[in-house]
Amino acid sequence: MKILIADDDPSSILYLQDMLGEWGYEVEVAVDGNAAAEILRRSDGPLLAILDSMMPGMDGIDVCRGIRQSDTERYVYMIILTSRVESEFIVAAMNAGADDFISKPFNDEEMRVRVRAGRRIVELGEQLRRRASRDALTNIYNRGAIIEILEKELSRQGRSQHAVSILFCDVDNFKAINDTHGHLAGDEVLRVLARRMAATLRPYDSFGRYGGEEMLGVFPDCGLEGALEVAERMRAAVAEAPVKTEFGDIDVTVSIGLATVDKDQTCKLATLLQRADDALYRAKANGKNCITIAH
Ligand SMILES: Nc1nc2c(ncn2[C@@H]2O[C@H](COP(=O)(O)OP(=O)(O)OP(=O)(O)O)[C@@H](O)[C@H]2O)c(=O)[nH]1
Repeated sequence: MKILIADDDPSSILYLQDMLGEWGYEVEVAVDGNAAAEILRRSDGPLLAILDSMMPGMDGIDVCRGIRQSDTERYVYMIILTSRVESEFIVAAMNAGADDFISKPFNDEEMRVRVRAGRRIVELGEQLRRRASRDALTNIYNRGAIIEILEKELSRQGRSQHAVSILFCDVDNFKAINDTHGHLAGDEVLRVLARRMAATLRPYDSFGRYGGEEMLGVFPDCGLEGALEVAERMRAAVAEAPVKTEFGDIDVTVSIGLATVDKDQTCKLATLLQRADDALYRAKANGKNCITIAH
């Protein structure tokens, strides 16, 4: 786990850095409050920070206030390091959004347990965040999360001019699978298909459950040709072997509709989804277990 140390005193930084390193933490350093705030706002920034209360520019309390007022999605746990122990100061720090404080000079063991307490909160927060974005049955993104990813990707696409492709995928004859083998077998089929298809993706692609037996893939920086390759890998990964369930082996296939926004085009989210859905409809009409491209 990564921890930010923000302090303008090099010897304090060095001391803390060594100690945290020994305890197994990765450390990032900021020498003033502005740099600290910038690092904490980064989407991959540390989620635990030890902030000196006195720093040039923004002090530790200003950093806490700034972070709590910003719309960062992740919870950052902030510990104020201070030589001021009067209640008014502590109240002001915690009112500004600090989670904890440690008085200077600090006791190493106290630092260790307070950092550990912070780590527990951060890990819980990350667990909650992850659960909120995952589909409980298949563990791929849920509908809200995959749509949010697509929205972000489309706005990035509009700004930076690269292609984006999406894929709608629907299990073929799924009602018959449920009717023949039971709903629990149908659930197992969905779980296995999601796993097989997700395993074929590139690291920066996203895949989520749009609803029922329909799944949505989002492929950034990916034109039609690339998307077709990914889609074919996904289709083949499903069809290559039956799904083994305790209710018997079940042959399954999927139909796929693809739609692309080229780099010199823009497309609204609803329109793009509709285009992929129309393509999927044609894939079903063409006999299923195939891929169709949107007009
Ligand atoms: N087991 C299980 N079934 C589900 C779930 N969500 C939706 N279904 C079922 O999926 C089936 C979808 O059936 P249809 O929309 O008729 O589609 P289909 O039989 O796959 O037919 P085609 O799409 O034309 O190939 C319905 O019977 C739903 O009850 C789920 O989470 N688990």
